[in-house]
Amino acid sequence: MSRLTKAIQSRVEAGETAFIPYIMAGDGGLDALKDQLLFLQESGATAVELGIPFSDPVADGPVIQAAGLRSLAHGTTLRDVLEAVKAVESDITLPLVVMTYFNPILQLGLDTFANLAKEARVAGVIVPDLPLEESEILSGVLEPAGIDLVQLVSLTSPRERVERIAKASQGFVYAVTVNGITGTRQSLPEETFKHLAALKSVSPVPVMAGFGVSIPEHVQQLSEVVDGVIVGSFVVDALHRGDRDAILPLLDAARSVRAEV
Ligand SMILES: O=P(O)(O)OC[C@@H](O)[C@@H](O)c1c[nH]c2ccccc12
Repeated sequence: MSRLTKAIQSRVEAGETAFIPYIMAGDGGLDALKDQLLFLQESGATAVELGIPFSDPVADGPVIQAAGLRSLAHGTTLRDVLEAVKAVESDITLPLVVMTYFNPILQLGLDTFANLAKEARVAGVIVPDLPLEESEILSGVLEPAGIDLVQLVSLTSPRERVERIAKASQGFVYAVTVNGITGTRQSLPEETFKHLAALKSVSPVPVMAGFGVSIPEHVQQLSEVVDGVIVGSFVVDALHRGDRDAILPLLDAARSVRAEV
């Protein structure tokens, strides 16, 4: 079983909800990365989604976009991030999932990317602009390196497509809970829960729900239908404001006992 799947399942088996914070690598400079990862590890995160800044981030909402611009202003590249991860890897037991658009991977070169990611002990990769139908070009180099290619699924896709994506996804499947861009939200649409339950019932890998998760109540509600949550904008904002303890109530909600799914 993959490291990612194992990390998520062990939380679920312990009666918890898996919790994956997203951070933008290089926001605050890559020198801050080790400290950020250690904080999340010590706070009980299940894994970390590590964003790579990109000049044309089509799916990113304003908070993630601003973080990407700050990171780019530090000159952060995909190669720098992988090298920085390799340098701290021995202190980090959390599985890391690199989230990047496809273009930076192409610029670096597919094989170089896979090799550097392997050396950095990256557990998984998410590429939001690489649809399932085109993903073989990347999975072909990641699979030999033992790295999961996590697929994103939009809940409003036809049922048959949702099922196909879940079956192709490795590590976990990323359920996008709302149409549109990333960002914090007050409440989640009611039909989201029905869609999530349907996805959960056909998915061979754990289901992680992301987009708009920003209060403990969201975590509790989602934990009734899926294996865990991904939280981006709220975490990025808290780290940027220097108020990282603001994340702790969300982590606490994930750790408190949940209903069986
Ligand atoms: O910020 P939110 O609404 O909490 O959603 C997570 C999201 O930011 C993170 O997973 C992400 C960042 N960039 C993306 C691009 C596509 C899909 C997902 C993402």
